Amino acid sequence: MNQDIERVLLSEEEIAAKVKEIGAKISEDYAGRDPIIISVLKGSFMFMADLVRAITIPCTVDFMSVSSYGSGTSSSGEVKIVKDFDNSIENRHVIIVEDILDSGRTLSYLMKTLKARGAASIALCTFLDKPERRVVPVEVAYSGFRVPDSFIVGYGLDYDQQYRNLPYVGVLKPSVYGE
Ligand SMILES: O=P(O)(O)OC[C@H]1O[C@H](OP(=O)(O)OP(=O)(O)O)[C@H](O)[C@@H]1O
Ligand code: HPA
Ligand SMILES: [Mg+2]
Repeated sequence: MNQDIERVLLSEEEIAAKVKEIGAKISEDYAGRDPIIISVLKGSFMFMADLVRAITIPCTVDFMSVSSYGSGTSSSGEVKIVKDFDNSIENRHVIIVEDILDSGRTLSYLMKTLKARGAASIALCTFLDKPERRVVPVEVAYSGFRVPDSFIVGYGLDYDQQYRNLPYVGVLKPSVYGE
């Protein structure tokens, strides 16, 4: 295990089983609807790659990047699209894929903004949910695991751009970020 990890929350095996389960559910729910699966970079890249391989119906993929404006260590709550996805979502069924739902600001903003673009439907899919930190309510259609209010890294999630490559999800030692 990486020396900066306090404890492993989700093993590779647990993650793989859950991703298969979500992929099967999406395949069942969206059969015949050719959904567009949109990954919110960077955090969701690993979940996205595994998830789309677990989806067994025809679908297309796309990618977008957003940034939160930070003032010091806390986000002001403003979100901006830095890289938009390439395909039109008009009359299409859209699934937005995130690694973690924390304050809810990112997904709530995306939902509001993308609703104006004429999609037939928009559903949210998050790998992790940290409900104790929610500031804005968000309705999620597919959610992998609930996690405690600790700083989590691995399987796409970073601290200062590091640890995204860990194949498991773990709690980062507070000493790493100076506590
Ligand atoms: O619910 P929220 O409080 O909005 O937080 C969740 C968002 O924050 C993280 O992304 P971040 O902006 O750190 O960028 P990254 O995906 O590139 O790591 C995470 O990947 C989610 O996108
Ligand atoms: O716990 C977290 N870890 C990494 N990135 C995050 N973005 C929101 N919450 C987290
Ligand atoms: Mg992100």
